[in-house]
This record gives sequence, C-alpha cells and structure tokens, in this order.
Amino acid sequence: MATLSSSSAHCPSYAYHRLSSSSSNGQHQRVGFTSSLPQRAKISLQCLKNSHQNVVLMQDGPVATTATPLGNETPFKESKGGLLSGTSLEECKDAVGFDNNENEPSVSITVVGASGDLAKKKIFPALFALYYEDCLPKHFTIYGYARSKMTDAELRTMMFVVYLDEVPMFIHGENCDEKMEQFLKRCFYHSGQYDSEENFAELDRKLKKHEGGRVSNRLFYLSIPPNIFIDAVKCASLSASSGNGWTRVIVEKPFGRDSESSAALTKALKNYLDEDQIFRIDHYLGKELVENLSVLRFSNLIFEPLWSRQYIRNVQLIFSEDFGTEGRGGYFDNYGIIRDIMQNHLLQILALFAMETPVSLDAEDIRNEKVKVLRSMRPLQLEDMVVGQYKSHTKGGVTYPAYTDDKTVPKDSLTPTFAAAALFIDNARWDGVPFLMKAGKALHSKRAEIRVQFRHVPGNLYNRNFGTDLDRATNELVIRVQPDEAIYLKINNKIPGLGMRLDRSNLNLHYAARYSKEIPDAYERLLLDAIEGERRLFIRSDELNAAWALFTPLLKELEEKKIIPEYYPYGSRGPVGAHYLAARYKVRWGDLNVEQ
Ligand SMILES: NC(=O)C1=CN([C@@H]2O[C@H](COP(=O)(O)OP(=O)(O)OC[C@H]3O[C@@H](n4cnc5c(N)ncnc54)[C@H](OP(=O)(O)O)[C@@H]3O)[C@@H](O)[C@H]2O)C=CC1
Ligand SMILES: O=C1O[C@H](COP(=O)(O)O)[C@@H](O)[C@H](O)[C@H]1O
Repeated sequence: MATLSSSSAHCPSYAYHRLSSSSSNGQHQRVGFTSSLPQRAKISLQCLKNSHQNVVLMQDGPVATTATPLGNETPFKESKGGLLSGTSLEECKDAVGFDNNENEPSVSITVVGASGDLAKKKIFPALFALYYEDCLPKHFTIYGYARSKMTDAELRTMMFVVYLDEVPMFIHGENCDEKMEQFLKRCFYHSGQYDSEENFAELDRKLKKHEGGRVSNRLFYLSIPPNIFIDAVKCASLSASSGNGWTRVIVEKPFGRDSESSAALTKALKNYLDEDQIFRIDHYLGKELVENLSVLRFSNLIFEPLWSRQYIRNVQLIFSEDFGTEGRGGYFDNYGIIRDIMQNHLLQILALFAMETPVSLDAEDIRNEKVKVLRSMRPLQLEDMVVGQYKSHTKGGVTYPAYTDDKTVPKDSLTPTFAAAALFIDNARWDGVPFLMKAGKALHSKRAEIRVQFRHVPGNLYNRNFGTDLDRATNELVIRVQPDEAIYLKINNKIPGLGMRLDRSNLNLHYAARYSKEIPDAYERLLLDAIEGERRLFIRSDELNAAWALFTPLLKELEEKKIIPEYYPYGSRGPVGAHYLAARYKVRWGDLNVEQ
C-alpha cells in the first residue's frame, strides 16, 4: 500500500520549458567559469569569516576551511550571523521575498546523504545552476540530510568551497556571487539517522516552517548507498511526506545487483511510494547528446530511412575512463563495470537509439517504445562477453595502481573493470545487426560515444579508389557524448585536383564551435525534470526489469564459474579479447581508427 501522498503536477510541458529558458538560437544561457575569480575569492573570505570558520586563503585563489567542532549544530530558530552562517527563517524570508500568497506552492528539496561525494560534486552544484538560471520555483528550500553533524553554516561553507574550487559545471558570470549568496540563504541542514522516523519528523517540522502554510511539494534525493534506500524512504514517507502537495523521490543507482534484488527493491519502494513518485535516475539520459538522439533521428528526414539492418552494419556504444576506481573501490567491487555502466547507461542509450518512433514525446510513449526494444533483445551469452581488469603499469617514471591495489578491494577480486559485449535485437528492424558495447576504467582516454557503421556501397564504381579495405570507406556516424560533444558523419569525397583520388572527411557538428555557451550538466536537467514531474528521462520499473533480464543470467554465470578477467595495463586500450569478439562479428572498433 502506498503511503506517500501523490498529486500529479501540472507542470509546463518539457518542450515549452526548454524553449522559454533558451535564447532565440537555441543556446542555453550559461557563462564561463573563470570570469571573476579574484572577486569571488574576496567575497568568500568575508563570507567564511562571517560564519566563524577557520579560514586559510591560499595565494591565488582557493579557500580552504577547517570545520567547527562536531556537534555544534546551529539551532534552526536561533541562528544568526553572516552569509554562510545559519540564517534565520525570518532573514531567509526577507532575502527571498516570501510573500503571503498561500496559493503559490513551495518546493522543498531534501538531499539525503548530503555529506557524500555525489551530493557535493553534482547535486548541490546542479541546484545552484538551476537557481542561477531562474529555473527553480519562487518558493523553494533546500535541505541537506545526513548523519554527520553539521551546522547550516558548515553545509553552506562546503557548498561554497566547491563552488569556488572544484566544479567546472558551475556557472559563473554576471551577478554570480550575488546569486550564490542568495542561494545559500535557502540551504539548510538537518542531521539525522536514515532509519529514524523521529529524525525525519524533526525535518518535517522544519520544512513546514519554511513552507509557511503553502501547498508544499517535496522532493527527496536519495544520494546514499543502496542498503539504506528503504529505511530512508520508509521514514521520509511516514514522517516527512507532503500533506497537501506531491512527494517525489529520486533514487540513485544501483537499482539492485540482478533481477531478484532489483525486484525486491522495487517491491519495497512500492510499500511506501507509487510508481509515479519514483524517479530512478540514470544520469546518462540527462546528457545533452543523448537527449539529442531522438531529435537527430526523428526531426531529420535523412536519418530515419537509414536506421535499420538494411543500411546499418553495426552499432558501437563505447564508454571509457582514463582513471581507476579512485576511492569508490568498496562500492565498485560489489558491482563491477557490467552493472556500473553497461546494464544501465549504455543499455539506456541503446534503447533510445533503436526504439521505434513513439506515438508522442510523452514520457509513457517513449518509455513504452524503449521497453519493447529491451524485451526484443537476446539475453547475453558468455561467449559474447569479454571481461578485463586493470593491472599496475609504470610509464614515464610514474606507477599507476592495479585495481586490487585499492585498499577497499580484496586482493583476489575477479570483478571486471572492463567488459565488451555483443548484443542483438531480434526484431524486424535490427535482426542480425550486432550492437557492440565496450566499457572500461583505467583506459587510455576518457570518452563516451555512439558509432554507427553503415554498410558498403553496392556496386564497384569507386572500389578501386578505396583500395582493399572497404570497411574504412563506409560511412560512419559518430555521436560523441563526451568530452567535447560532437556529431560527425564520415563521408568520402574527391580530393580537389585533376586526378581522381578519394579522401575521407567529416561533416561535423562540433558543439563548442557551433554554440558558445556551456552545455548544462545532466544532473541539472534531471533535477529540473523531477521538479516539473517530467518522467521521460527516468527509468520505469518494467524497463528496469527488462534490462536486468538481459544481464542477470550472464552475471550469475560469470560469478559461478569464477571467470578470470583478462588483465590489461592501466592506461592501455584494454584487453585484446575485445578485438577478437568484434572480429567474430566482422566488426572493427571505430575508436581505434587513426583518424577516429
Ligand atoms: N559518487 C558518484 O560519482 C556516483 C554515485 N552514485 C550513487 O549515488 C549514491 C551516493 O553516492 P556517494 O555520494 O558516492 O556515496 P557516499 O558513499 O559518499 O555516501 C553518501 C552518504 O551516505 C552516508 N553513508 C555512507 N555509507 C553509509 C552506510 N554504510 N550506512 C549509512 N550511511 C552511510 C554518508 O553520510 P553520513 O555518514 O553523514 O550519514 C555519506 O556521506 C550511491 O547510491 C551511489 O551508488 C551514482 C553515480 C555516481
Ligand atoms: O554512474 C557512474 O558514472 C560515472 C561516469 O559518469 P560521467 O558522467 O562522469 O561520465 C562513473 O565514473 C561511475 O563509475 C558510475 O557509477
């Protein structure tokens, strides 16, 4: 039985919202990062002094702070002080111009696990970016919730230091510091246990004061390890859900480890939430170029007719990182790269890429089509999978660690940090077309891309100009999701001159050259969607079940048979097994070509 209240929001439609927050040429209003660092550093010093932090201003910029002693939580009502210290509710009301119009709903956003890595690096910055762009509702409050003892001031200091220091996705520009000041006044912290209804009831009381009797909509972002999801949802549900507006919960991955644990998680969540209150986040769906996939396909006449087995030889989905697990080994060892990247991020891209034309752009129409693709796929076979693990490597006098050098990873771990797989969609459109996935950590480059290799041109008009390697002469469409976003199409053309020599060139939409503004971070888009009640980019439970059904038998087999991964040096291109796998399907990985 669902106990969190749910009311469907009448939000502006997604398309309208995006149009209204864009300039006439479709560029997002963002500004560069480095514009006013000296000024920001000055303000930060003042702010941090006001908040009674011990401040160290380092030469040329970054500010380091040491927190006040643990247990010094600022009581909400009595807090006084400067910008980063606990601002009282009255001060906060003045600062943000609360009015007495009770018809305007408020939104309270609680980041559960606020002391953690994801909250610090992604969620709070994304919330600020939304505030900067005037995308948050007029009456909003942000709460950090975690067990760590922290005052409001300390939370704000943490957010401010990240703002100054670390996160390039932050927008900086006109009035940025002022906006940050205003934003921080609306951020608060409540320390509590994840399994304490009483602690969530305390949070509820604080939220109510901010909401001031308005219709109160509440968004909880579960940025905590999965083993405490249910405790937190239960307590939020029983003690802190909205009494008169909607309550939504963003759930971070991992959504289980296999079909059974995922189903159990969904079942447990549904004891407290309805499906339409659950926003399962896959942040790759919020990436600009993944969003653009459907636009590319369905708004251009030239692509859709080619989008099938008739013209496409293979599709490659490639993810690589040039660093290892870096402190997340404890989490990673329980999941591995297949669960961490393939079963969710790459599979979601595949589903969007391969789906049939949806009836409309409504969330349910799109998710219906995605689920059909997933259910048409063959469960993965062991022979269609290659797994690897990085080992230590010394280069230029620097020694890079092996995966098992991570102190939180067992020395004999067989967890894959690399995997390559061949997948097939057994439907009329894609019958026989290999969809190759490759994902790995500690490789030679950081990238995420989709490569579509087209078939050879029939007939042999120019074959002698291509030489013997016809594959190299076929068209390839590359959607580079990151970094340096681009969509380019490789074509053949004649080299100017009197002879008949052919060349390969790119028709290139290079985002940095075409659009001068920064691309919004995926978390920004997804948070905004959750606030607006737009579910299109979140995973529905049947999609999740279908995704796990494809991977679970293989994952079990890998574990039961204790398959030993192929070891590859840190910083390399990964195991050679990936090439043999591709070759079996007459495919060459596109990212290995010299010109790429
Ligand atoms: N970090 C990342 O880049 C990504 C993370 N995710 C997912 O997001 C979620 C949060 O990630 P991240 O911030 O890295 O996680 P953290 O490990 O940093 O945990 C977040 C917070 O949860 C609390 N916590 C940690 N371990 C426990 C525990 N065993 N019992 C109770 N509380 C605990 C801690 O807060 P306190 O002690 O103050 O209560 C911690 O600050 C996870 O589900 C993760 O899988 C998904 C994609 C990327
Ligand atoms: O979900 C995850 O994603 C990150 C990569 O995200 P990106 O946006 O930086 O490409 C990955 O490092 C992490 O292991 C995984 O859990």
